[in-house]
Amino acid sequence: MNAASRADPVLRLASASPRRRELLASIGVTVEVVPTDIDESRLEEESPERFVSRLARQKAEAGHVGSALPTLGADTVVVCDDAIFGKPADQAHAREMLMMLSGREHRVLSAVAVLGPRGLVESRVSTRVVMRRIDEAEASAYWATGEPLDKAGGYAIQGLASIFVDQLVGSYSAVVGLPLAETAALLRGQGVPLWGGALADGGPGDLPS
Ligand SMILES: Cc1cn([C@H]2C[C@H](O)[C@@H](COP(=O)(O)OP(=O)(O)OP(=O)(O)O)O2)c(=O)[nH]c1=O
Repeated sequence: MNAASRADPVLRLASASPRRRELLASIGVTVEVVPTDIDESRLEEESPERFVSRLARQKAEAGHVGSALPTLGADTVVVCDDAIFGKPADQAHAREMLMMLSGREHRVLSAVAVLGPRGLVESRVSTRVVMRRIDEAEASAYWATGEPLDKAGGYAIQGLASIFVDQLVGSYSAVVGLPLAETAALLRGQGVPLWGGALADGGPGDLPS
């Protein structure tokens, strides 16, 4: 087939994350990718919840400039005790985070915001993840794979780190980067068709006016 057979984008994705693009593709949403470059530092006394929500909204707003399409922004962090784990700065940082996560439970917070005809709407999901004990040799071998580098908390549940995961309660897709049930509801409320156009009405995700 030719270019005409390719689906036209129905959403602008304000994210450089290939995971988010793939997750959206998995529910039949074709995107145009416009990564943003916002300041991702945490404000003083800002809770992890407020932090991820603010970043998701700011990414959507920054990415929406000049767009005729609704725009989605998202943010994902790992929360362990009261600490927020973002992407590892280096091997020592990645190892430190993994050792903190070893043999215990943590939370993954994922926020998604969509800016469209109904304004800026947002959802946030907290998922509980329990990891088995991870030893130093595994942490070194894991770093050497390159996988931890661009992942919050320095691990990818969808990848090699799946062998560390004992339990998950919540949204698997949210841990990977986008809570899909919540995202679908926001998108439908903004008139974005899902499933390649097969699900095109406002549906249960429609927002009250
Ligand atoms: C915990 C976890 C995170 N991640 C990823 C999802 C996100 O891409 C990344 C968290 O960083 P984010 O800052 O949320 O996203 P990003 O920098 O990749 O992309 P952008 O800011 O442009 O939207 O970690 C996984 O892929 N698997 C996991 O198990």
